[in-house]
Amino acid sequence: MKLCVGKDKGILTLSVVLGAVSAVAAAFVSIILQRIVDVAVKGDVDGFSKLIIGIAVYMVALCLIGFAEALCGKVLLRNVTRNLRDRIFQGVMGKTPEEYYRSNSADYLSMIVNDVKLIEENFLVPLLLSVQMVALFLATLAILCYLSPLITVILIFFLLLMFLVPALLGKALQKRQEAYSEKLAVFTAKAKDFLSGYEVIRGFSIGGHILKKFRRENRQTANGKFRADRLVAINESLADMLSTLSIVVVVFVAAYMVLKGRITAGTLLALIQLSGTFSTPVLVIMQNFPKMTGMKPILKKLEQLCAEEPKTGPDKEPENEEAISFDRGLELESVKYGYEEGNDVLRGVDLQIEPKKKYAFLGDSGCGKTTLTKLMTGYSNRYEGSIRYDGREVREMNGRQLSSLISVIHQNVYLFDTDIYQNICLDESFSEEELRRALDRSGVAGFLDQLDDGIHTRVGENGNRLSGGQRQRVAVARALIRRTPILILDEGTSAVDQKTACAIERQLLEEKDLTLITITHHMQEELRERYDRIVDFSA
Ligand SMILES: Nc1ncnc2c1ncn2[C@@H]1O[C@H](COP(=O)(O)OP(=O)(O)OP(=O)(O)O)[C@@H](O)[C@H]1O
Repeated sequence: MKLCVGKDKGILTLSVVLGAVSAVAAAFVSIILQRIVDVAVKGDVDGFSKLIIGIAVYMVALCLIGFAEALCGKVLLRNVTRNLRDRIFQGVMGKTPEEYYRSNSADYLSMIVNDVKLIEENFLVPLLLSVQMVALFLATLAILCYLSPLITVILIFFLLLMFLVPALLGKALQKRQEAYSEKLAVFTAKAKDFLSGYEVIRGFSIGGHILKKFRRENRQTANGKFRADRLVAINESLADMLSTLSIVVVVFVAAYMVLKGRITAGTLLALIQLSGTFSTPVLVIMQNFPKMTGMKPILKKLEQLCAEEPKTGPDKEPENEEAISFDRGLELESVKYGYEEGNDVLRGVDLQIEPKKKYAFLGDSGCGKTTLTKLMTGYSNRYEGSIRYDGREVREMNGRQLSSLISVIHQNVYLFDTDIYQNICLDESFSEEELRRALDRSGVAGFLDQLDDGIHTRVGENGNRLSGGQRQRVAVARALIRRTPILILDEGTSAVDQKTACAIERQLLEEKDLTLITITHHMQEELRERYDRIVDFSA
């Protein structure tokens, strides 16, 4: 609950109050019906015309309250879903890289899209409705007690029967809702995986095979929802049956009371109308209560994510904190690390990286070169040994401090679906000169003329409108413009032709003030001697 309406208590209170007022006003219609029939039976024409004016005023008031209540509810839903999505996104971005990569990105996507939608439909809307129904129920109960205590007792008896049903089904429904949410996350992950693998699917003509897999996942997900819906259907039909039965009994008893002259015809009509609105709120609460309790596991999961103290991100990292220097260098001492416990990828690495020198990391595939550079950039705090920049341990530094020291150009470049300029600057401001320098040195300047909109050309989803080499040059420009003292090139020119790769690498090696670490499988012979040190990790 706190997760949903933390900041919106005011609007929640207003929605609840307006909902209650509108429900009480709606219950009052039974008294109006009673008066109309009794005045008509008595043949009181004067009283009849007065009633018409009263009814007109009542209808206008009912309409205005109903509108205000509906509007408030919509504002509440907009605010809550918006804040919830913000908080989930912030929670995900606040994870350390190690934690972030433990889950599939589609799981996060599913939380932001599917779980928030489930919370809106199965928790917030039912919650508002239930509050309104409680008010309607209490108002109806009060009028019923006033008109006929006997009918009230009969209705309460049916009410207790109606409460038994959701109490019996609630736990089972909760389990099925949870299973459905998990299935939905898996389905989203699979669908994302298939769509991202479009090129592979097409290239290897495995469309039929993938379609089968998709259908299987889709069927299982739809069945998961159906299993939960089946219980909802049982719940709803039992409740409907009890509600109808209660009205039949009430009409029967009330008609008998009219026969005996204990109540008027107007009261009979009011009682029939009230017995409908007496069971309706209970019915609605019964249908919605299991939905709300079924959301508990999802709310708990999101609460945990949102409650976690962000470990990185803008809230954690003040803008004006002390910058970390890189004058003495980077020292790695007995660094040990494994992604899984008991399975070390790095087993005691000692290394000294001096400022402004150029290093090449070589070694067999899978020997841990990338893992070592990931630790240098704050991927995990679980490493043993020490990694120190000018004597300052990496695990004591935050993301902003680290990214002011070090940039990485990865083998798999990620470009946002915006233009080249924004992919290079990433919302930071740089001078014309800084931009020009980065464009020239990365080689981006060389292909901008071929594009219709130059630097403002949109790159498409993950840069698919650019060639692999162009994407990599944009990534090089993105790293160079920041002028961090250290640059890691992790197979960062593997998508460009040998001549261009060589040119980019040579350019970087010529940057006198730059400390360069290149991870490569194919050391260009002509560049080998330009490196100050070749570190071979296979040894
Ligand atoms: N996120 C991860 N979770 C679990 N294991 C991982 C993860 N990333 C890498 N590994 C494993 O760690 C080992 C070292 O991987 P790493 O990427 O550091 O090697 P590398 O030397 O850079 O290889 P390459 O030259 O092929 O890029 C590999 O066995 C790999 O399977």
